[in-house]
Amino acid sequence: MRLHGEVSFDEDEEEVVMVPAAALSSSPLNGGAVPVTRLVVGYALTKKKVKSFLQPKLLLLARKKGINLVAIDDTRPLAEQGPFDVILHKITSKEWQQVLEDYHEEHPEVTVLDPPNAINHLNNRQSMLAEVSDLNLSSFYGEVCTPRQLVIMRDPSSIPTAVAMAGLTLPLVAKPLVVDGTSKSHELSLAYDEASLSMLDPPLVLQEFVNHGGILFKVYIIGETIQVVRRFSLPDVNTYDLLNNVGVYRFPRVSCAAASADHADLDPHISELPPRPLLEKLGKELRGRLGLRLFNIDMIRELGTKDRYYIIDINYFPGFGKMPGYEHIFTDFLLNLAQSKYKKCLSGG
Ligand SMILES: Nc1ncnc2c1ncn2[C@@H]1O[C@H](COP(=O)(O)OP(=O)(O)OP(=O)(O)O)[C@@H](O)[C@H]1O
Ligand SMILES: O=P(O)(O)O[C@H]1[C@H](O)[C@@H](O)[C@H](OP(=O)(O)O)[C@@H](OP(=O)(O)O)[C@H]1O
Ligand SMILES: [Mg+2]
Ligand SMILES: [Mg+2]
Repeated sequence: MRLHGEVSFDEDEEEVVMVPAAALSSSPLNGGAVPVTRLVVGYALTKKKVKSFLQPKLLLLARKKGINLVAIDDTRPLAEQGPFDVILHKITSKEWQQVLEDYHEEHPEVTVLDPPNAINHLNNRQSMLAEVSDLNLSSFYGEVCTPRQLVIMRDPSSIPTAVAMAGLTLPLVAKPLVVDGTSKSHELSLAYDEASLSMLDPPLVLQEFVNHGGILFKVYIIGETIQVVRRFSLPDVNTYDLLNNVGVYRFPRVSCAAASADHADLDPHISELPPRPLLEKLGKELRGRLGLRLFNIDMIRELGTKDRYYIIDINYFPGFGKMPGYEHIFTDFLLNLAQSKYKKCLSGG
């Protein structure tokens, strides 16, 4: 790693001072002027993501903590930019992924958050949930599973038969198969009857709708930190709705910040957060299995159960800007990364 220094925190001021290794060996930390080294974090993000993530409060705190956030210019070779300690990115094009992989081969000392091949797993709604299916968390205060789902690649007219053969129960949520950061990939719909399934537009995933009291838990993972918030979600569907609704209903993005349900007056059976040990175990398992450090999980609790949870969506580098206190969590995460790399260097690892 480029950084040859120790990261130390001044808890009151939230300042960080990085002391080069040479200085550490000759002078005590508490005496004289301490040279300040910066942690350089390059970022390659869409304009939308820059706006939502790089908010002034994050930029300010990062500067205070000695973290230099630098925009990567995608019209220039990466090797001519930097040097970087960390690269943060959310660009899904194949070209960018190749650029990043080539760069990482040349510069293994740079931490790439996260590896493109691991991110690709989340860019498809079928592979995204595959790791969850094998989890066995029943001893951790709950059961975690995924709704039954079917992938349809083409030919809308074949959907009603395919659904009947797979034995899926209506209503079904239809979701575009590929998630690529475009608003189109978030255009979802709810199909109430079998006949109208042929109006859908493949490639898509058809997922059984699970009643959950209209509340969703968004579990944010930033390295080892886990934070959960409540959001309003789609309302339950009852037998009356099923009998009286036909067709396909497109629905807007319901899981946005405006729909935070953290301060709403809700039935405690519905609003109670999933148990902490379950979330800790889930976060740890998925971090390892997915090989990712920055993501969130959308979880719902089946209505009428105390501990049966469904994971319905996992997002890479989601809207962290909506997560309370994200500026502290994110900057600490970056500094911890630097510190563990430095320790590893010192121990010769
Ligand atoms: N199987 C399901 N059962 C019940 N509700 C669901 C189901 N799937 C999705 N929903 C509802 O639809 C919303 C959007 O679905 P999903 O999270 O899969 O879409 P997305 O576009 O990937 O969302 P995000 O903005 O979080 O990336 C969920 O937040 C939830 O409210
Ligand atoms: O934080 P939650 O509620 O999960 O929603 C996020 C989505 O899951 C992400 O996919 C969005 O990012 P992209 O638009 O870069 O895919 C992300 O966009 P944002 O970072 O611009 O807010 C969010 O909409
Ligand atoms: Mg979601
Ligand atoms: Mg999503």
